[in-house]
Amino acid sequence: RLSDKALDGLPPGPSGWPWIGNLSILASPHRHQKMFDAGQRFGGILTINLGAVKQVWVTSHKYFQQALVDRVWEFAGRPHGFWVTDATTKLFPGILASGVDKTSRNVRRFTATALRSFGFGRTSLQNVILQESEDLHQEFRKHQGVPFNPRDQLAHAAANIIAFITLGRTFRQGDEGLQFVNETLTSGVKQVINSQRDKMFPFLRYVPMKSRKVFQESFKTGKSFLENIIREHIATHEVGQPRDFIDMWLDERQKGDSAEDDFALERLANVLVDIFSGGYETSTTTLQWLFAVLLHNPDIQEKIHEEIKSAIGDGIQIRLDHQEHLPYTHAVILETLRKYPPAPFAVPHLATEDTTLGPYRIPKGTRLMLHLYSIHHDPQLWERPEEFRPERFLTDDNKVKEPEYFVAFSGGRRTCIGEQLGRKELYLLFANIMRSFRVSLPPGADLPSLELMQGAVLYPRPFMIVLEER
Ligand code: HEM
Repeated sequence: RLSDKALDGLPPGPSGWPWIGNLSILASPHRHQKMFDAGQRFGGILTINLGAVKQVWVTSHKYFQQALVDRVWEFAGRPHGFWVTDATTKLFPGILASGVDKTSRNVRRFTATALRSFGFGRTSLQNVILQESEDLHQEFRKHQGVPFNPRDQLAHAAANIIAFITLGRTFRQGDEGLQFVNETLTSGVKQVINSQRDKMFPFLRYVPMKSRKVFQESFKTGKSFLENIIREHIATHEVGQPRDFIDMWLDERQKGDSAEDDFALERLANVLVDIFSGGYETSTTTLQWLFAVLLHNPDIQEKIHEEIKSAIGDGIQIRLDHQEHLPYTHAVILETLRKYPPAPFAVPHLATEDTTLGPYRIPKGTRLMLHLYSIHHDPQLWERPEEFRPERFLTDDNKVKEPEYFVAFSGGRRTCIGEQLGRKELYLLFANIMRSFRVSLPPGADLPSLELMQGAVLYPRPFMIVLEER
């Protein structure tokens, strides 16, 4: 075994095995706890060795702040080959895999602003989400009193919110669009994991694998589905009259000399894939975790119902301007994102120049991973972090306060571009479910497992619930 020591001036890290290095940490079902323990042992920053790849992992808020905020651009790159860039998006990367060049920065800024400020005439972001909330309730009513797993209905709502904003349409069950979301993104996510594995063990790239082929096929189908929609938009778009994100993009192409290149149509399809990838599973799983939390803590559900009843009353649809009157409901969402951050490793970052972190030299090209989960479980920041306690987000006068070390959406130049949308969506969908339904465990069923299942996001194990209208 290799010993604990600094590698090429990088931070020290745990000892590992020849060839596989520290793979046993990341491959373990207890990877988050193991990484947390290693982070504590090495002072919040450590090097993890994975076959041919070395990664620097940040597990403390101090180094998170230094890397993403103080260093501004120095860690704002993305490793090459991440998010299957080679096979699919090399020439026109969307957002997730794009670098720090001028075009990427322009496109990222434009997309983030478009998502934040979405709304045309009476079609506000709020109305889009509330419409989906109504449809979700209709679906839930069909299952009333009968045990079911709500994942599909939640995922459908999350997909439709993004679809309406970006494509100007929603998907019905069995729709080609839903297939794109489910198949392309699910197999895409597997491919991301595979591409990381191929980086660790380069010889695997030459081993034919079924999942790679499945992904390439479904990515092609997904892209051509999006390209058809883009073509329809081009045919019907009126300059200065955007109906959705695609139209905003088409308008942006007309502005200035380099705009046509920056906002190339080839890039648009990839940006759309990234918006779906970033926003679909994250919101869906957070809502699933919220249900798991309610089943484990019936008193929390009671408190939410009480709060809604006394602050808003019965039978009134909950809107954004009610949020300040629902601090406890809001705090339950934040505490769920703290304990079960859907993207617990964020997205891999890359050092774009030679730099430093604390006492360590970090050469250009180093991969930097941010273990948000460790920051959210650091006992120096959070009192009894293992407990689920929404009150930690409330002040003495019952207002919501978020400490700067709440980092579910990451931070700095590559912070989540869908944060505002994600927050509004979680709040409006969750608060309105709570207004209308009581959630309980199917008779005789065990409580849902709170085991952390790591795929592309942090999933709970599947579980059933029973809903009753209130
Ligand atoms: C519960 C909701 C969400 C959470 C917790 C979340 C969290 C995150 C995190 C941790 C990152 C990584 C940032 C980094 O690399 O440092 C990220 C990136 C990203 N998210 Fe989200 N996200 C959520 C919802 C959304 C939504 C609704 C969208 C789009 C509509 C979205 C789109 C993206 C994109 C495109 C990126 C990549 C940004 C970049 O590479 O510059 N996310 N998100």
